Amino acid sequence: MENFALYTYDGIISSSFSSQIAAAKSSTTAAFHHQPQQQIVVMPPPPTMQTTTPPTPSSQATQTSQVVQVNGGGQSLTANNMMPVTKRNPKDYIFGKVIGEGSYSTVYLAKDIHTNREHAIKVCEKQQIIREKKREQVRREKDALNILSNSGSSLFVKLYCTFQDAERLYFVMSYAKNGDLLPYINKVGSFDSACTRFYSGEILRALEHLHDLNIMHRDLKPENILLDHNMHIKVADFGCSKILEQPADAVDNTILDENNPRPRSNSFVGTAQYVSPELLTEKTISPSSDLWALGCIIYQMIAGLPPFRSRSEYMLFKKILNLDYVYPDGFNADAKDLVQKLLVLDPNERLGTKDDQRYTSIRSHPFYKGLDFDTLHVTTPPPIYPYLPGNSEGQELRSQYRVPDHLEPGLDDKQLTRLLGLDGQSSSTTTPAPVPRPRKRSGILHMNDEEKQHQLHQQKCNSKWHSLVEGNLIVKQGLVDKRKGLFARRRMLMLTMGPHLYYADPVNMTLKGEIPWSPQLRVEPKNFRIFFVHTPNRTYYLEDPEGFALEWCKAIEEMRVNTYGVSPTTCT
Ligand SMILES: Nc1ncnc2c1ncn2[C@@H]1O[C@H](COP(=O)(O)OP(=O)(O)OP(=O)(O)O)[C@@H](O)[C@H]1O
Repeated sequence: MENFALYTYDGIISSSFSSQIAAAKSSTTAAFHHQPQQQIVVMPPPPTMQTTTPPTPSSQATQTSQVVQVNGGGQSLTANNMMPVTKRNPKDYIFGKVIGEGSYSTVYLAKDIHTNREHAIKVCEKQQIIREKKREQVRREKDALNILSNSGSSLFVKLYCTFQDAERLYFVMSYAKNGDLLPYINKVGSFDSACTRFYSGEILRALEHLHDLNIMHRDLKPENILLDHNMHIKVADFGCSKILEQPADAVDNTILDENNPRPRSNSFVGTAQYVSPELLTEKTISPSSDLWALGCIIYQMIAGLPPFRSRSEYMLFKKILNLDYVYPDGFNADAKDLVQKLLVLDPNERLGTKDDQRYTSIRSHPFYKGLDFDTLHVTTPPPIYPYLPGNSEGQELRSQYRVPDHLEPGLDDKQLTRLLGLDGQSSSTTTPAPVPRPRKRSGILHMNDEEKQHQLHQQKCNSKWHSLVEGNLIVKQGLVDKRKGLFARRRMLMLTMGPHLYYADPVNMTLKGEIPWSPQLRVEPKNFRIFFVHTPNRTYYLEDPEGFALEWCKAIEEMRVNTYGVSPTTCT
């Protein structure tokens, strides 16, 4: 067994605990309730202490790595601040569901049996770390998290303590209850300006703090921006981080050689889509790489997808080195200017790199006008709201269209039912804007089985779309623009019995996917052309160029009521 003395982990695992982990891995539900929080403070490891052999049960109390001080735990007290001290081991936690999988770790929700506090515990298999040569990565993560946890910033996942047993290493961290940023971007398609401003502002503050401490993250991306119970960010995953000893010396001013842009696919740290040109060419190590990643994230928040995309990693690297990306129509003009100033090939020319203190030139960019960076952490984050793309001048559709107040997100069930005319009353009582003349209703839902069979036979013989919908009877179909952020694709949308909502490529006549049905599926008309289909994991942003969004909503809602026999419910 390799010697893990380098990490100075502490703790013991019992065989029954191993089975607890195995059981927890297969568990799908968390049985925990949120408890009032108590203060826990991490002390840095005593410099002289090291483990030389993996601990055995009888050595539990003899090895110390990090000391966890528990407020009110009834244990012995430290001399300097009279706080009770407890050495932690796996028995101090009840392990719950798996909340994440890393490349060499599994992250569990766990509860401290002494404090009732929830934690995220990252469990790494030692054998795997050795096999995959990840020792350096684990050490980096621990070192960076230690520094950050002692720095008092709330913008990072906090490391409370670490310990180990014969097979595993354990990182006990603060639990970011609301997961990472990526599903939020994917769910709404893209963030509106207020949301982008707030979250990128918090990320900028985190970078200021990190870089002040001479730490580079080097793998900044939406998946590594976690969200706590108040929806404030906690930057995580410091496995690629680098602690610079002398920041000025460490910055190599050499610019990548444009005549020889030969990226080597395994030579960089970080994630391909967010990696900076200088990390690719390995010529520069500087905090400016994190500013490049910030530019990519701001772009993604607004456009819905990262700026550099390609199926092949080689092509992706070439695009990065050639600054080969585009701004879709509707991209906020100030944000575009900011992103352009961050996605600069020369790391020394990126906005912010010449600032003496903080990133004042980024803070004072017009995109952040009116944002008070210093009070962000005590500000209530804006609700995550989709960006409605506008014209090339960057005007948002919300201002172009007169969207009645009651059509804003959060439309309640009664309003929706009335609006769609499903309560038997006229929708005009709740819709001040003129209602488009409805098309003739298909009435398929109200047919008896024999009539449906006949209709199905007709479609089989006459509809070229029939072969794409798995033999289901099409109730309604039409061309829509299906958006992902600011990127739109024309699709044939088909509502069928089942129910199903298929979408197909109308040019190549291929099925592209299906909007998953469930009783929670909910429609939300935004105006005559735009409507949302909310599902638990994603909001589908659809636009009917002919202006029959209300018809679509009505048909989908009728199908839902017909299928599940329930009145509309809110999709959260
Ligand atoms: N403190 C935390 N609170 C809540 N969820 C967490 C926390 N830490 C990690 N997670 C979840 O666990 C997942 C895996 O985390 P981890 O850091 O092990 O892997 P990773 O980010 O994929 O790292 P790597 O790229 O090194 O494999 C994260 O994507 C996140 O969803």
